[in-house]
Amino acid sequence: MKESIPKVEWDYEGIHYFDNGPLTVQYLFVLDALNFCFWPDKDLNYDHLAKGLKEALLNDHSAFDADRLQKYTGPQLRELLKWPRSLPLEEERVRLLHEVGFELERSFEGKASKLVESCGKSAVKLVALVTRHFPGFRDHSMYKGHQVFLYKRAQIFAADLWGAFNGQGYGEFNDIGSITMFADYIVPAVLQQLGVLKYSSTLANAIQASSEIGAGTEEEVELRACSIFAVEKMRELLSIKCGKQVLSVELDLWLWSVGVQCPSLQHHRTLSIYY
Ligand SMILES: Nc1nc2c(c(CN[C@H]3C=C[C@H](O)[C@@H]3O)cn2[C@@H]2O[C@H](COP(=O)(O)O)[C@@H](O)[C@H]2O)c(=O)[nH]1
Repeated sequence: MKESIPKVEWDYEGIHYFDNGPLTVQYLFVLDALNFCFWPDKDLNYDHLAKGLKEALLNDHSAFDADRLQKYTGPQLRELLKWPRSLPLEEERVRLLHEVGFELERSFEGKASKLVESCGKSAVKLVALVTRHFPGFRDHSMYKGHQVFLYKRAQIFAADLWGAFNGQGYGEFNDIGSITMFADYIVPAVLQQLGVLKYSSTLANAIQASSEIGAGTEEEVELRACSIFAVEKMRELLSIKCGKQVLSVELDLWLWSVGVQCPSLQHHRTLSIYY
């Protein structure tokens, strides 16, 4: 088991913008504001977003200035990403860009780097601050009468900083171990393939038939929450049985990279702005 979890390099595909400075932080914040739900367009995936935004920034270093973010239209966003047709949930994507620009300008001098600097090297504080200021990042649902928070995009922002800056500078967090996996639609499917998660027959049939699973339904919340629990358990077992200390962030990246390299992987389909 010890050898079977390879360390996956962050940006192993070389698709992200990086200049070791504040503009990289701005890039990652915009990226994670839009890092959700690509599947309705079968040709679109995360790589298009990461590469498209990188190209846009290389062509125009002010493309993600707070005032510019507040003005993008759907067609302009498509153009930025060089995507030939409407993006899934395009209106929401544009609304979220506006929200990011507006709140960065109002509270952080227009700079995501200021937001990160104000967290005193705490990923937990960063997640709290992002979700407090930017409602679009408040990934929550009601489950059997309880409000649950999974915070996929807020947490992945902290992890992306940590990965991109290699745990230094804007990516230095003393509590990166507190971040849980990012409950998306890829990792649960990988966990199911590995036999870590078992689906009920109703859920398995719905996924197989590519039926949509409603956002906020018990099935959807359970699938995501159980993925987080499973990764925490894996981490615990790796520590007890192999004496290996791994972070949930590292396990997540490994599981995710396995999943996206498997085109036949069937995942659940939920229209959501959260993941
Ligand atoms: N759990 C988890 N989910 C992740 C990521 C990432 C990208 N992280 C990259 C950043 C630097 C490294 O190079 C990482 O690889 C995207 N996603 C989610 O996957 C889905 C996209 O799927 P597809 O449509 O097939 O591209 C979608 O829900 C997207 O939000 C991750 O790391 N973990």
